[in-house]
Amino acid sequence: MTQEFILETRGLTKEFRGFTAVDDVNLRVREGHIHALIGPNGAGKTTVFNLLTKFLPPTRGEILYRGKPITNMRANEIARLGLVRSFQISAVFAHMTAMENVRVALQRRLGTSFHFWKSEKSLEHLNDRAIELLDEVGLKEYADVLTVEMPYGRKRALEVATTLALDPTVMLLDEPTQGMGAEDVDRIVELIRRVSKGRTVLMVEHNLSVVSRLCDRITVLARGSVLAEGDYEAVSRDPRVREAYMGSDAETEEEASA
Ligand SMILES: Nc1ncnc2c1ncn2[C@@H]1O[C@H](COP(=O)(O)OP(=O)(O)OP(=O)(O)O)[C@@H](O)[C@H]1O
Repeated sequence: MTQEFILETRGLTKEFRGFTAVDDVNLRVREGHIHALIGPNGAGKTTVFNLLTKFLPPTRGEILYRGKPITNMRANEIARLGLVRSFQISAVFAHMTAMENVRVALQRRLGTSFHFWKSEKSLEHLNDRAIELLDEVGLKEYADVLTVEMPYGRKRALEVATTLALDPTVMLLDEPTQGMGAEDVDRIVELIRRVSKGRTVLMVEHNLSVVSRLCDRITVLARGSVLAEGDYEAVSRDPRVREAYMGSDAETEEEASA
């Protein structure tokens, strides 16, 4: 084991009443990479994410962060280590403005035991940081807009800003382009590319065109097991991967590159 893998699983297994949803998965995510977890419907991708972020306890196996076991840590401890899941954990509040949502996320990071942000000066500091984060995701002009009134793609960008507020080392992105039109997809791809600088990203993504454009490494899951791993070119050429995708409603490689 070397430190170059920031996140690793060994023999990770999850059974649901005798049904093995995740079966002996050895995942190795290299520091600084954008790593995709792909696979047909029901392959176990979401379950792996739920295991990594402690929404579910594993039946067997180990999870390591920078070489140290984190299998028995709680969700908040994992987040404090810098392993932060976007889109589900950092859901935004519909009736707050974009700015207020980012501020809440920043305050959450400071923790309720710290009250220094209540001083005038630190409030200003929070505002400055919130504006910076909104700017980073291209939402500066939405600062005072209620989240409920923002277009869908912009809401997802706001979720990225609230995730960045937690200062993640590893960002886990759960289908970041789901339900988006082409224009929003392009914007989110650029956004992920930008915010991944100096960070590691692990993402579940169905859109293979997004995966091919963004990801350094891809792990393909099928029926709970790792079917293949490599860069996009290697994985998309693999006959086992092609077969696994046939008959599923996921995009084929041809569709993705069309
Ligand atoms: N809580 C649960 N209880 C029982 N079975 C479950 C549970 N969660 C997931 N499963 C089953 O485990 C398998 C893997 O599901 P999972 O949602 O992880 O797949 P996925 O790859 O994320 O699929 P999709 O691409 O459709 O989101 C599926 O057969 C699913 O029905």
